[in-house]
Amino acid sequence: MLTVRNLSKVFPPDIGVLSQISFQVDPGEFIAVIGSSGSGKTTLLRCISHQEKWTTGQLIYQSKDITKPNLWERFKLGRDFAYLEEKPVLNRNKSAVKNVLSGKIYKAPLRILAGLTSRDEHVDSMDYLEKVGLLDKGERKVGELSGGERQRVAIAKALILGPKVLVADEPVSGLDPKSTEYILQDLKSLCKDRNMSVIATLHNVELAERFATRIWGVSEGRIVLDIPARPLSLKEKMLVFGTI
Ligand SMILES: Nc1ncnc2c1ncn2[C@@H]1O[C@H](COP(=O)(O)OP(=O)(O)OP(=O)(O)O)[C@@H](O)[C@H]1O
Repeated sequence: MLTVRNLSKVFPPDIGVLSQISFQVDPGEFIAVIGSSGSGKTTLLRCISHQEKWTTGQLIYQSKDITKPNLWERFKLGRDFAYLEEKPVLNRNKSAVKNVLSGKIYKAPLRILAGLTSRDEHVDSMDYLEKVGLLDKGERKVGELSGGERQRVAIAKALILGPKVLVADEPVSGLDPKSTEYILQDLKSLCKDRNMSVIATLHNVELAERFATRIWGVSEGRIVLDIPARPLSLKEKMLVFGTI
């Protein structure tokens, strides 16, 4: 579904962060990206989700080369790829349901911006909150929710457009074990039930081994390990982290 060839990223003036990265992602995969701090994981995710311009590389999506997307392709990429940043921006003074609905900006931009939302859309938004186990908190202001609950609101917001690929940077950072399990289980089910692909950085290797279907190990701006998820050997951990 998604093929990337020789992706490199150099920040000005001459900071090479990613080098010659190539991979293919199939529908329904849950890819956990692991690696030391500063190895390039966030930059890789930002490039995959088009938050960051590529220095070089070729992008093939649904059998079409869209390395240089035209306006329509850009729109499609914005709709099909959802990016969940480490600290998602939510409006703390608005309800969870309104925050989720604001994710629909690509579908009905003028109406959402004007705050005109139909009853159907409200129900739709509640459906997504239900998917992440927050149906009972839909009308609560986001500022009154816990960190884990806010993260789940952000996931529901990312899902409302029906993305084909969800790119998530540290979706469980700073969360307690129960919320962590809940969110990762959620993402795993979305891959399985909706054939969505998830690419997520995880600091905890054990979580990557347990929840993902595939693991990428990033070191010094390269994918040095690409395997079906399973417990990593000491040698593999050394390859990714240098020392452990
Ligand atoms: N906009 C930028 N300009 C210059 N250098 C950058 C920029 N963004 C990232 N870098 C550099 O790229 C390298 C990789 O950063 P990145 O955030 O991708 O690493 P990471 O693996 O996600 O780290 P962490 O696990 O600590 O979040 C770092 O050395 C960082 O300083």
